[in-house]
Amino acid sequence: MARGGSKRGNRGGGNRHGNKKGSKRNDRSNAVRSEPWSTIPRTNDYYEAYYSQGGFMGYDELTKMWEYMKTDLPTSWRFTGTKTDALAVRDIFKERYIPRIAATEWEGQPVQPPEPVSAFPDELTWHMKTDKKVIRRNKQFAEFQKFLVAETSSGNISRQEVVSMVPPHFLDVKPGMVVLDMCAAPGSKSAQLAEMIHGDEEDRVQMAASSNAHDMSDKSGDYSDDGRSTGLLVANDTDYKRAGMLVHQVKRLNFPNLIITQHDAAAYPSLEIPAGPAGGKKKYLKFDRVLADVPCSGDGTTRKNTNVWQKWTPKDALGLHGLQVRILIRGLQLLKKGGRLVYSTCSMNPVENEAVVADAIRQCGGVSKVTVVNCDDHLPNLIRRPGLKTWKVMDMSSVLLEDKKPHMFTSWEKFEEVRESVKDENRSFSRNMTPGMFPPTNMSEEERIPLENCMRVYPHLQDTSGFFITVLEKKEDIKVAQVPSKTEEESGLTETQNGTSLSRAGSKRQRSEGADESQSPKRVKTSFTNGTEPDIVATEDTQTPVTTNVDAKMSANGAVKDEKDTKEIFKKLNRNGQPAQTEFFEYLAPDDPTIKNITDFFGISARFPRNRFMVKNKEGIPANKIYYTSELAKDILTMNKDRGVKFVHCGVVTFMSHKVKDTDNPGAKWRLQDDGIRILEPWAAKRIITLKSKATLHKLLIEMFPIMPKDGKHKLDDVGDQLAEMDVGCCFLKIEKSDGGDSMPFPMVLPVWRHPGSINLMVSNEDRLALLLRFWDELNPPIINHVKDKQAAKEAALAVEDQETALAVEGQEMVDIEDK
Ligand SMILES: C[S@@+](CC[C@H](N)C(=O)[O-])C[C@H]1O[C@@H](n2cnc3c(N)ncnc32)[C@H](O)[C@@H]1O
Repeated sequence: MARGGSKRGNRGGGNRHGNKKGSKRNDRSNAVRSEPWSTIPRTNDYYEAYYSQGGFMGYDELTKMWEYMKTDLPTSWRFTGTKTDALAVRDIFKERYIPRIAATEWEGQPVQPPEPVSAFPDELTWHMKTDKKVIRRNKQFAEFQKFLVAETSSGNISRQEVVSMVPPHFLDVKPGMVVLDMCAAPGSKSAQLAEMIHGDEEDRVQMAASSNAHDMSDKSGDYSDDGRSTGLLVANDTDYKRAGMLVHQVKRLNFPNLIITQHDAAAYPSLEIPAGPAGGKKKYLKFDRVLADVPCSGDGTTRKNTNVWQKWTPKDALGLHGLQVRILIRGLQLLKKGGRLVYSTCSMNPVENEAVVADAIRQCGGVSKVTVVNCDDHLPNLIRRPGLKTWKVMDMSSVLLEDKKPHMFTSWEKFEEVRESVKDENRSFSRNMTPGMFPPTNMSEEERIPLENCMRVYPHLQDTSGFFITVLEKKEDIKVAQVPSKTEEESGLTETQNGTSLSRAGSKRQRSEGADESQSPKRVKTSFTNGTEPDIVATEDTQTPVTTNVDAKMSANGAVKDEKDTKEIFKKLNRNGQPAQTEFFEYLAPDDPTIKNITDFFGISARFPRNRFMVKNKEGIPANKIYYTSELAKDILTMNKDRGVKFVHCGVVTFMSHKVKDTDNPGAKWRLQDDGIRILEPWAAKRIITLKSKATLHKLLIEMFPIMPKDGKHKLDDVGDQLAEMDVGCCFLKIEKSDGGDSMPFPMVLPVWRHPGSINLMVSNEDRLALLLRFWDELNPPIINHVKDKQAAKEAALAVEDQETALAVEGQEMVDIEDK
């Protein structure tokens, strides 16, 4: 046991504030030095003392770590989307911006251009270490920043911390897999997982669609739905606002195999699925892969959230441990036998990491049921350290001095020491400690949990944040011995003001506020009932196994006991005391007349499923948007919507109603949406326009409503010739990949509207500008709007009897930005 007094020195050693010129970090390159961005003092006695007390790393390495901790984090991002698109956008970035930035100087020194992060394959992840001041003031960086912003909103680039990209890589997700992301907001890892489930689906679908019969299509498991991925991502977060951020983040991927829910992950509901052709007993979904990127104290994010320096206290980790264990156990229950779960935190504290892993494995029945996978062969370029086998647990103690503030910290090696110390009535520390926070002891060689297989990424190893990652494999169905919350409650821990135990207060705080790499951890407000003698001797109870098989059930306090109980639990989980609200949705019948009209108009193959279209308004059709989902997503939504499962998002918009008077064809009154156009296009036989010339695309981008007179004299090359033959309505504009000087690096498909006297590419202004920047290096080019001048446009519209255009002029613009 180690004890320390109040104001301790800087145990981490090294540079206290990290902003002295000439630090080691600044010597690493000849490029412009990075000055700290924030003026917050980068020091905290307790924080530095805890990690300096031995067990983490040697003195020299620790000194290096603190040095890095006190500097700003490099900006990082990854190229996303399907691989071909991502590689093409990456190449444009490399060829255009790297040489320009490399050729510039700042105050007589060369500017350091962005570099690929070697831990990840294919140069898809990059970081930029240059000082933010230089980035803000340098013209070449400014141009590059615009590219970054434009491609981020187009979904080709994702701004994400390097270490945050690691966990999905270790999940080893394949396209046909069913994956649960338990604590998913704001959604950067969900986006990675969605991309993995998608795989090379677009190529597979093209192949399947171009073959003439079902039996020619790809039937290999993962893509057995006519080339479409059969996988599914269920992304969940308990926090309403953060679930909204999650929707925003993943929506731009236009992924029909995605469901977003809002539940407490520790009591995540079992989702009912079809029983199979033979019928019989109810079936519940088990996941091939689970990501538990749990709420944590977040001290690994210190370089980004400099507030950690001011706010770090050992209580944060202690308050979160119980919730983290409960989430991990629930994740393991929901995992298929043989499946993989990745547990991760952006904290370096073993109480939130190795202790959680060990405690959960122990409660699940030991390493014969769940084991820690050795991942040495995976991502070999990612520098990491093995998990800890021993550690100390630190607590702040309130020696009740006059100001009633904590003045001491104490580090414990064994839970038994805690038991002795709490007899000291003048101290209020340790009331929230449980045996599971300590290193496992008394285990035989067979029982030993290989915690060394856990992975620790420290800031100094590759200039990142700190992170903890563990890969678990479920070898057998599990029985949970006991849940930690029960241990705490049974042990008679003192209570907070609102009557819940301290660890519950911690979990409540996380439920309402969240804590992740993008958020600074906040203190848990606790109020101890001083004078109450806590009884922490709960070890025996903790060891007593509860004999129910909880693989599909859970014996937690307030958690899932039985499938029938789920409704009650959902009610309990709703923070306002209101019954859980789910987003309304209704699937349309396969023979719905509107679907028939639309699919006939676009010549959609009979092989494209008609039973997966849904609306989100209670009146059904007339709806103004029609969504599409995958088959499994449909089954889950329909079978669980009356069970109280809180679905907050699902479906990709494929059709949008469009008021148009120039046609009597009911199918023409629906337009294709950029969101869902790629899902439909391979199956369409009508209204397809092929674009081969990049110059024509440029014209369509810089001109809105170019004239297409009835006499056929247009200036739109072969695209104009093809559109001239079309009736009023929406069309698929297929842009082909081409090589050579004026090349198009990847194929695209966009919606284009044929008016009686003009045409218009139906993309948002944002996407229009992003495409012009990506392919022509044009920053803010003037966009000609042929209907801008109201009067002239009205006349033009009348002249060509284009009622639609005239209406658009009244509203200034036809592009429906709101839907983007
Ligand atoms: C570390 S962040 C997750 C970051 C996310 N995986 C990503 O990559 O963007 C933890 C998240 O857990 C959520 N959370 C907190 N308590 C939770 C609970 N009991 N169940 C589910 N989510 C919870 C928080 O709202 C927060 O968004």
